[in-house]
Amino acid sequence: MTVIRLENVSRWYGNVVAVNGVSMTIGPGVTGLLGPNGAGKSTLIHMMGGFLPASSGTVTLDGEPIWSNPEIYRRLGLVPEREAAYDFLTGKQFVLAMAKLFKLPDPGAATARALALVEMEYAQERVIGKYSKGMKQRIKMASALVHDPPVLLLDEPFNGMDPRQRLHLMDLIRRMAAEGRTILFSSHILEEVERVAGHIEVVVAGRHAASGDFRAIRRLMSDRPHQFLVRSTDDRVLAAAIIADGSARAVELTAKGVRVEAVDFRRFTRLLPRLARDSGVRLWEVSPSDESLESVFAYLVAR
Ligand SMILES: Nc1ncnc2c1ncn2[C@@H]1O[C@H](COP(=O)(O)OP(=O)(O)OP(=O)(O)O)[C@@H](O)[C@H]1O
Repeated sequence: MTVIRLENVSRWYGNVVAVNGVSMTIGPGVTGLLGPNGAGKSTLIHMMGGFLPASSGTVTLDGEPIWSNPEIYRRLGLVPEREAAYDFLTGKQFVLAMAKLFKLPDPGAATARALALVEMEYAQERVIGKYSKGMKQRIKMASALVHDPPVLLLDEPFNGMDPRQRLHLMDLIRRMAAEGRTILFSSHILEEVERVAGHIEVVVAGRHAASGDFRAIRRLMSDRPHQFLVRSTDDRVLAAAIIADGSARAVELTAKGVRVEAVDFRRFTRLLPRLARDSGVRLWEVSPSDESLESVFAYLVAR
């Protein structure tokens, strides 16, 4: 079994703390690393891939330290977020170059196997500069898989892909995992993660915020208090009715309308029309005011 373990890992760049005391264990199957931009996902992936040392704490693969350990590098494949820079090479030349860098006994055979794995044989003689986003992603995967590592780390692999390319890549990731690999991919989109990952690790502002299967993470996100802005024919009367009912954690009368922080999202959305009717108030608008992903993540960290 191939397991990556992070124990109390921190990483800072000068005085920027990118990763702060993170502990997690990544086992076989697909794990999604979910978090908003700047959460520290790339930094974590680079530490797991042996590209970057931790400032403190330990990052190990099956108990062996990853940093500065060439034997371990042979067991890791990393697909970075940035686009392949070798646009003048054909797909095949690029993957073959990686096979030679790894000093594989039969680089030609390893290249053919990796190209077949990602279904890129048909385009292997074309230069990478002419590839679509999805094809570039797949050729990067082939180069990361050429030495047949049991671990594959993918940084934001779905970025910029159209829905068809996305489905194709999801399928490929599932297939790689079904072959017994340990796969971790990062994303800032919950829907993307929940469709492929059996397990999700959430990071926010450098900290580990939550982990579990997608149902657990979904529940955490929809159970959080929700904020609404309600506009009506008489905000003052409506605010009084909501306060009297006791189903809101906070009610504030503002120039824009009544700002309500509901404890139970579903109950509140059912209750509000009845409260309005009973108090003779007509609702004009009910809009969620904190639906940004950042606010959802902020809630998870503050729990
Ligand atoms: N080389 C660097 N020098 C200084 N600060 C850095 C460096 N790399 C990352 N950071 C900072 O560390 C924090 C985490 O960045 P990181 O790229 O790991 O996050 P991320 O979750 O991958 O975000 P994104 O999805 O935007 O790439 C950010 O505040 C970022 O500005």
